[in-house]
Amino acid sequence: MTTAADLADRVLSGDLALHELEAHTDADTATKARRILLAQNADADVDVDLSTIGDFSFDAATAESAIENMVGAVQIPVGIAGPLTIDGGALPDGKTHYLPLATTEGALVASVNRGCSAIQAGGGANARVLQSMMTRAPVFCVRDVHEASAVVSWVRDNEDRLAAAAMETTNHGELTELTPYVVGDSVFLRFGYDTKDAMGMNMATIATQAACEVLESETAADLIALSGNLCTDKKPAAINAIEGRGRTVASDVVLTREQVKDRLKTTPEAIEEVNTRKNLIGSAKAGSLGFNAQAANVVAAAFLATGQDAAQVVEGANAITTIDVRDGDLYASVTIASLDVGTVGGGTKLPTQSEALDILGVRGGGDPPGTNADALAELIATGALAGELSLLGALASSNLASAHEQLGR
Ligand SMILES: CC(C)(COP(=O)([O-])OP(=O)([O-])OC[C@H]1O[C@@H](n2cnc3c(N)ncnc32)[C@H](O)[C@@H]1OP(=O)([O-])[O-])[C@@H](O)C(=O)NCCC(=O)NCCSC(=O)C[C@@](C)(O)CC(=O)[O-]
Ligand SMILES: NC(=O)C1=CN([C@@H]2O[C@H](COP(=O)(O)OP(=O)(O)OC[C@H]3O[C@@H](n4cnc5c(N)ncnc54)[C@H](OP(=O)(O)O)[C@@H]3O)[C@@H](O)[C@H]2O)C=CC1
Repeated sequence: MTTAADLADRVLSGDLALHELEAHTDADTATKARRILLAQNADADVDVDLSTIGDFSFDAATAESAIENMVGAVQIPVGIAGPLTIDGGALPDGKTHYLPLATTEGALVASVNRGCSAIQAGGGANARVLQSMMTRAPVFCVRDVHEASAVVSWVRDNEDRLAAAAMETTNHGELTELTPYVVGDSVFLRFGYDTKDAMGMNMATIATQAACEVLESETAADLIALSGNLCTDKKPAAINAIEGRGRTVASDVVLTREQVKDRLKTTPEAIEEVNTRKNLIGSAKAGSLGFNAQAANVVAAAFLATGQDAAQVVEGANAITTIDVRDGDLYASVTIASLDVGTVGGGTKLPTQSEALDILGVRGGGDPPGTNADALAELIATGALAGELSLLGALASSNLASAHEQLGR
């Protein structure tokens, strides 16, 4: 029988490539062989003990579509914030939610938890998904602007042909928008899809490839890159903040002056002033795309817990927080322009991440399709609202440093 140690030796001697191990043994033994290899490869005076990374709770084979050259898993502590009730478009009426958050930042869960307690005191939040559209924007080369204009005209006249080609590749996805952009001899087509419960980046990419093949066969356009960065995936971009990407989702709440005092230890006016000077003026002066305090904290922690693509936190930070004092009470809202979430596919299939989705009752496909991912977006947006309320409250009452001294060190 081939042991993990034998396989590690074969890789070290150059007989096998790192990624070929699974062809010679089961997935768990392959991860062990790589850990042995790393220990043997370490400098003599360094003890590379990977026993904790190697002590993971699921079968390595279940992670095969999520990782290559696997050696194990890192563990991030998961906490919960709640209870939270939300009047959402996709969430069941009257249900009490607890939001799983995976983070290593002490005080973060406490902060969101406090925000949730304020929202609960206020009778719960409202939340709605306003748009659902995953985008992919290939770039084509043409001879000159005359040809660019001709290609755009062809696209306008043949959207149904492009849509038909794209739709042949998926049972769930629907092409809902197709917008051309021209820059000299470059033509970009921004394809927008309703990807239902999938975050949809693989789905949109595969569908767009099929549409590009039709365009190339019918016009002079030459596909240069299937992603031309106008999508825009995993980079800060104004187009996502303006046009939206993935889910565009908003959440809001009204708190009385007494609730603000009791839960956030400050006044509506003080929170409004912090929001105006920090989130609005400060962000404008900084040239920021995100006019919020810590939306990315909640998006990142929820993404890690529920198996979303962590790099897309970049887009999840495209959020605007508004605060208004209304007749002495506090109105607060968070609108996230581009929240890329799914409840099927990608990392959502991993066992621990699936369990986190179960906490929220949104694992897998929704009925009708799309409703589970909408519900997840509404939950994350409301978690972000809770985080904003608590942090703005802490800043207004000069409690940020002391909170982190107490909880985060
Ligand atoms: C830390 C608190 C919540 C204390 O807040 P507090 O009001 O002093 O504490 P409290 O003991 O009166 O408790 C109030 C509520 O907070 C929650 N709470 C309280 N303690 C815990 C705990 N241990 N575990 C879980 N929940 C906790 C809990 O809901 C509790 O209600 P209760 O259940 O007692 O009725 C508050 O001071 C706070 O939220 N501070 C802000 C901290 C924060 O938001 N940190 C986020 C990260 S900062 C960052 O990364 C981004 C930044 C700041 O750089 C971005 C920027 O530039 O703005
Ligand atoms: N390719 C790329 O350029 C990029 C890929 N990624 C990665 O893409 C992955 C996510 O892509 P994604 O397309 O979401 O996932 P998957 O590639 O895992 O595909 C999910 C598939 O699930 C099927 N499905 C079943 N039930 C449903 C339902 N209710 N709603 C929607 N789809 C359903 C769909 O099949 P069908 O289509 O047949 O209907 C869908 O295509 C992540 O791993 C991410 O890291 C991230 C960024 C870029």
